[in-house]
Amino acid sequence: FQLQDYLAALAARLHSLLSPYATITIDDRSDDYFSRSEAFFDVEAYLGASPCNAHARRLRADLADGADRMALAVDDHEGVAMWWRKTKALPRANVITWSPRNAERRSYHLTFHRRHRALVENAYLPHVLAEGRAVTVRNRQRRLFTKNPAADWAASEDGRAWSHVKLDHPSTFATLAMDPARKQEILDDLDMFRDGKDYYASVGKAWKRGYLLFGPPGTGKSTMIAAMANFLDYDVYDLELTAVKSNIELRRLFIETTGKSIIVIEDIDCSIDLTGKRKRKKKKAKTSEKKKKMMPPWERDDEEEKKVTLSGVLNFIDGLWSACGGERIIVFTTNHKEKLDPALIRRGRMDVHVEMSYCCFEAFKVLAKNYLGVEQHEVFDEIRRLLGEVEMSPADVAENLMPRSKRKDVNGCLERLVKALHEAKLAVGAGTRQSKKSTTRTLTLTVTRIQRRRRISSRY
Ligand SMILES: Nc1ncnc2c1ncn2[C@@H]1O[C@H](COP(=O)(O)OP(=O)(O)OP(=O)(O)O)[C@@H](O)[C@H]1O
Ligand SMILES: [Mg+2]
Repeated sequence: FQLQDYLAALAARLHSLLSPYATITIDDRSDDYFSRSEAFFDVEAYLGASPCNAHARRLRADLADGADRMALAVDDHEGVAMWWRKTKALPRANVITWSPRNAERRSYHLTFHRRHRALVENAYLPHVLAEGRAVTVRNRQRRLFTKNPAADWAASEDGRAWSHVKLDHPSTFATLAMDPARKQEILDDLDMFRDGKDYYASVGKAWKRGYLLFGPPGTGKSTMIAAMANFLDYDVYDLELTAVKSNIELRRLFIETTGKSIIVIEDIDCSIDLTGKRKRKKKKAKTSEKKKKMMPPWERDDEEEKKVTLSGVLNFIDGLWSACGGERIIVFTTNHKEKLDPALIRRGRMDVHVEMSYCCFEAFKVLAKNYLGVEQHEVFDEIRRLLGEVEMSPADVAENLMPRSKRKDVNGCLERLVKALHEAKLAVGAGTRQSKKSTTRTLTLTVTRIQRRRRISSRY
């Protein structure tokens, strides 16, 4: 095979020496393997190529507007002929990859006469890339990605790990009810991130940011993610960890995300037993040893390795941070921040911690304005007092404010909210008399948490 390769290379060289034409090749992935080549997709967008003509062996480029203009700029009388060709190639036999589909290399080849070389390199190609990028941006529609079943990865057209639908969520920061000062901080942070390419490069940090949104149910965590996507105009990747079978799958999923996106892992504490895994491993070890001996050797591979583990998640967040191109935000949401492993949420991994909490008066005002269109009302003072005393989630407040008929009955809605707040207050009053016994539980929880932290700090 080596001889064959060598001969082929020699023939190509000879041909290129004799032929008056030159060819530029643009591959779909760069040599570092992890990043997809942006240039390839820019060219694809420019040519307007779709998967159905990918099989055409020779593709006469439609150089109508852009290229002609370029040619005219140089020579008024003579158009420059250029040919675009698309190829798919399998790798050489000695390259080992973990998915045969993934190894396929797609390329565009641009052939032109040598005497136009300077024109092509200095004017035409930059023009194609810039136009292609502009087309992509113009066509950009925010998308919501979900994971494909792993079995489909090899079977589908390009073996994609994600499939998408149009993201069309009406939530914005204007309609999000929360403390206005905190909201402004988050907006500034996102703004700084979006325009921070040069800053991140200058301080030597990967262009990524981690957000941890925590708080009780119905306080607007998922709503905020949609607002962030709308504000930044980013895609959203919804990563359901329980559906990911192994660390390898997880890595593949991260690699296949694109720039300008928000990667979301909701309810991180529920979706995976991140903290308990190591503990249980020891206990299980003995029984699984026995079990393994009974198994035929080809089935004996370690089951633990097949699962998503905390260190797997950490590696791939950090791997994602450094390995793929930039402009990604990763968001974790949880109802129980205290259950999370400190290693997972330390600064650097999760840079911004946002507490979404029960409805405060400021948040109520936003909701009242959105739902009823009122900014002032005589019961506002009573509501302010009640919200200070009872904990009600913005979702519940919003539900109470929702008009029950087409006729907007502002007074009725506000009264309903006041009534609900009074009832909640009564329920809390009845509850406190029983809550004494929970103190001991809190103590033991704290102790185990300290122990866990020690164990973790020795590990990371
Ligand atoms: N802060 C908020 N501002 C505006 N609307 C809110 C807010 N919080 C909740 N809502 C309303 O309540 C509904 C539920 O909120 P959301 O799904 O964002 O809660 P969550 O914090 O993600 O809850 P969970 O922890 O159960 O996932 C939303 O559809 C939204 O209409
Ligand atoms: Mg949610």
